[in-house]
Amino acid sequence: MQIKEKSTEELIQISNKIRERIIDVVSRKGGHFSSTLGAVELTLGMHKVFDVRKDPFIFDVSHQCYAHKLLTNRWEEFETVRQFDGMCGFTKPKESDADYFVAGHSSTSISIATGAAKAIKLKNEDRVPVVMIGDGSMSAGMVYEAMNELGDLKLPVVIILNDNEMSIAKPIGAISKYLSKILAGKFYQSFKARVDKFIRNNMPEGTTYLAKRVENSIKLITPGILFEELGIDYIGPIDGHDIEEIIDTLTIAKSMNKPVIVHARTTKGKGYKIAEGQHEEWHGVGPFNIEDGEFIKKSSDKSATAVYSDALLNLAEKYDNVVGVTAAMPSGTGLDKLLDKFPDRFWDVAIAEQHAVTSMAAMAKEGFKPFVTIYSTFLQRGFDQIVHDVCIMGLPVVFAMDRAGIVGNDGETHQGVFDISFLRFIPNMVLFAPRDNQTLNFALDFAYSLDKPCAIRYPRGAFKELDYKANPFVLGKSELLKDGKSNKLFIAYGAGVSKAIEVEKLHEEDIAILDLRFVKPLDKDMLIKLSEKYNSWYIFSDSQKQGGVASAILELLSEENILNISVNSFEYNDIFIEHGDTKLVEKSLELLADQLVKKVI
Ligand SMILES: Cc1ncc(C[n+]2csc(CCOP(=O)(O)OP(=O)(O)O)c2C)c(N)n1
Ligand SMILES: CC(=O)[C@@H](O)[C@H](O)COP(=O)(O)O
Ligand SMILES: [Mg+2]
Repeated sequence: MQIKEKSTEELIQISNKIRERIIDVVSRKGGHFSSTLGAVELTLGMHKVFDVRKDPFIFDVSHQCYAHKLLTNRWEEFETVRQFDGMCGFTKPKESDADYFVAGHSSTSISIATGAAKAIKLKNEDRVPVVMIGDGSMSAGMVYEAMNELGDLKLPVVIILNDNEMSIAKPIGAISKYLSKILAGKFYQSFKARVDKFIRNNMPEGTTYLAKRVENSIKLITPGILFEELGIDYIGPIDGHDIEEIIDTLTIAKSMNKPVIVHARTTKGKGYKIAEGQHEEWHGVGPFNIEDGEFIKKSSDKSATAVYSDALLNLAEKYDNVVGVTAAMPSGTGLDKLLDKFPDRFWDVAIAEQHAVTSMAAMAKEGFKPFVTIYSTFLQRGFDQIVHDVCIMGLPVVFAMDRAGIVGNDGETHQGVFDISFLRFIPNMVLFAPRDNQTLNFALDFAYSLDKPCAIRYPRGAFKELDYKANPFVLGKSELLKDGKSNKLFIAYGAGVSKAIEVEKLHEEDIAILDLRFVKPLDKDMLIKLSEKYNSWYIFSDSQKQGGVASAILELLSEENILNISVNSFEYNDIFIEHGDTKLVEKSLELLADQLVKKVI
């Protein structure tokens, strides 16, 4: 859509049309909702003042990018947002040249802009990176690493701080309080008013020394002083829904030819009354009824998250050294219940996975038993902290990795498929997994009793209910669920167990099934014993093949010089897995039970 020549009136009409389209499509298909509704005018401002064909448009997380997509030739295609084979819910350069960078994990935008600005300078080009970042995403360390350099280099970058005073949940921490204080403006204004009065009443014209001191103290509380001190000019706060004010401010910011933050106040959910304001449940939604905002419920099965949350609550009630942390995902991880019940022992540390890991390492050192509860995909951020601060120290921190496996509509950036690969090679780490709700309860008991770092994983949504009796975990011990009459053995890990059972039922042969339980340490005795009876092994796990479960088993077979076994992995291949309904994605990967059974035959 060409908007460069549009008047303010026309832009207001366009903003209404964009909102209608977002509300209509998301109400039927689901998707990220309130962030993008709140960012419509700011996005229009970006497109009016900057040139998307040459200036890098960088959206942090990019869950707020729907208006941008609609403005860049994707009006019709938007119907397919987050659907299998359809448009991605995040920015994706493969989808459009207007999408400068992939995003999905937060707080990368200012680093991207800084890199782009350096390149633009070296290439001597006339382009200016423009960033949109939310207040919640200002908590992560990367933002400050980037500003530290950007403010020093003074390269032209315009950063729009889209402040709706919300993360997914209520934002946490000192930075968030600082931003809110600026928005409220009360402290600044009342102080300034008092100082003005003092100068007027007490100082003769031209008074120098004292006047300067007073002036300096005003400067100290100027809004945005934090950014100014870092070398980044600050403008704001402005009304992030007033198109004219946005365009004027962005025009000035762009002309300044240095790093500038434009602080805009917005309302999350703007334009859909029921979602407007601080309503966590409207951040990301499934289909809903537009008239009354009722969500169309899909499944009533208890999610693995809810089972984990209840089990951890039980543990926390029993043992007062149990503590835990979430990084800005209280309801997503089920830690909200624990934050309510034990506010002194459970923390939301905001988007700060690295800090979450290291601070809990220190708590473990002090004798507490921390449960670091982070989605598999976001724990990637805390990798070095797991190696350096937890595992070298051998501290008994539990990593509870929610959203393991294919997560569905979020896609590539959010698939929880790498955790086994990136944790398995770390010395001291123990990796085990529940196969269903009951074993998830046992997994927590075992994790509590273990005096080493360990990680468990469980999927988005609900486990399948299984007929096998659940038993407590014993370190390094697997469980043979059934013997078989053929030469085949199914070895399954975590949610892979239900898949193996499903395939076995569809298969005409009677096949043995082993629930591996531990991928580190492996149950060496059991695997050696089974190698004497079965020589065709099939590995089931909803995780990456490279460095995964089959790799671990092959390493063992090779070490033991057992060379007569064929090992077939049904883990994920070496690709980034696209978004869409989980079943359809699995089908495209040929990993549905009826597809696997043919491969086994
Ligand atoms: C590293 C990382 N941790 C957690 C998340 C999950 N997450 C996505 S959006 C979001 C809130 C971001 O808040 P803000 O930037 O203020 O955007 P808003 O939704 O308010 O527009 C969170 C925690 C993420 N995407 N990346
Ligand atoms: C953008 C983002 O990272 C989150 O909003 C994420 O999409 C939440 O995923 P769940 O729906 O699995 O909690
Ligand atoms: Mg926000």
